[in-house]
Amino acid sequence: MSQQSTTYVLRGARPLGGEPADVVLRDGVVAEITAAGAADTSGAEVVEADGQVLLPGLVDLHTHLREPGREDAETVASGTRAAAAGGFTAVHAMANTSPVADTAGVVEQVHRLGQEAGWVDVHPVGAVTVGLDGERLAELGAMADSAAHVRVFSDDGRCVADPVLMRRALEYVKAFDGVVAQHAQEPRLTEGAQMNEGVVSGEIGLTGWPAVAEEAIIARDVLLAEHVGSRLHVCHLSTAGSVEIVRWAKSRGIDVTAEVTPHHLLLTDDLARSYDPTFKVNPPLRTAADVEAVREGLADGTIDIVATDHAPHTREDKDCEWGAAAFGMTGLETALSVVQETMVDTGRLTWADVARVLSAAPARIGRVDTGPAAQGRPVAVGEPANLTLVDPAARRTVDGAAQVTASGNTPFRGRTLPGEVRATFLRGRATVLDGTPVAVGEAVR
Ligand SMILES: NC(=O)N[C@@H](CC(=O)O)C(=O)O
Ligand SMILES: [Zn+2]
Ligand SMILES: [Zn+2]
Repeated sequence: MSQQSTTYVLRGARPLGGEPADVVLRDGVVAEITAAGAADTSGAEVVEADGQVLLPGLVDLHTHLREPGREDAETVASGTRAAAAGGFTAVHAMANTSPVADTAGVVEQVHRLGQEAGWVDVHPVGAVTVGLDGERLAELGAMADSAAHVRVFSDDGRCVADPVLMRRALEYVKAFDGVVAQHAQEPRLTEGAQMNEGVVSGEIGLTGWPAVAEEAIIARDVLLAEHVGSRLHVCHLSTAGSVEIVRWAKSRGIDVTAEVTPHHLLLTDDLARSYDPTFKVNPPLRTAADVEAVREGLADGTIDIVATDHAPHTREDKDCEWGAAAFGMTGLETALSVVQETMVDTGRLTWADVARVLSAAPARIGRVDTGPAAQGRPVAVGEPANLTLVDPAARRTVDGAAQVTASGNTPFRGRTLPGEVRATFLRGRATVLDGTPVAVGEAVR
């Protein structure tokens, strides 16, 4: 934090969409909240926030930053700058880098790169198994005890398919209140799979990825979590059946949480008819009935959070025929807009709910301390000023080339979406102002 930090007055902001207020940020914390127009602005930088919703800084439990190893697709610096532009103040960086984040050394490196970049807090995810090979447990304890304080462990990109290894991982993470985040994909049932198995895959002749390949692993894992009394998180849940299984598990008191991605809240497998590999992702885009089920699951609390699964890929890895293209799509800069479009503007979630599913709950699952504002109540004096201002009345057309991320593989290109992040503050320091990331030189230290 800077010694001589700027004081900001967010004038006329609406905390969690409530009544307008002036919110004063000073020395890293929320210093004052007054009636709109009443704050003393002398010596302060005024941010005109009339009509804008003030949210706690967003927390992503599932981001791929690609560093180390694939800096041509994204770096910690470029990915976290994109995160700040999307309203995030913290991201969890997935372990499927090269080398894999399966040692204390690698997670500490990623953590340090995050601090040096200064855009958001970077919380590295540790691999469950050495090299993501699914054979031996990685050094989970050493990663937990490291300077990176890892609490989330995942082989994401791959499924921990061996039930004995999964059981051991669940048992092991209990010692430090960790969680295993599972990429639920039964490998044998998805060999060669290219898209959702259903009517569309049959018509266009691409190998299908059946819903049961996801549901069978989730069913197994909630039972394993119950058996060993541990904490399970389900990554990017995508089918109606998965929602039902998680609903059942929660009703039984099993300690399971689940995430849905923005793209699974909005898009369907019909898009594969274009053979545009931008729409190729794991798990695949599903049917309209699945989209309806995940929206309902998010609205009723069965699904705890929205996580981006931001998966940047280079042009070479994406601009090829469908079968050869990499799985994955970017999402950090569009997540809040997609949630507004699918859940807020449809009346299924309030802005307070958005604060819960995109900040408080992911922070709790990842055991990240983001201050009380992330606990889902309106901003209060004395809290660390991790905040996001969004203009819900704005509309913008997504342009891949204009995004901050180093990769252009957004599935929302050409779509007009509601909402725009106008400003983001990390411990009182602006990382985004006027809808634009603030120069890095100013952002650091
Ligand atoms: N989601 C994807 O399609 N791809 C992710 C891996 C993953 O999240 O499974 C990636 O790392 O590219
Ligand atoms: Zn995954
Ligand atoms: Zn992922």
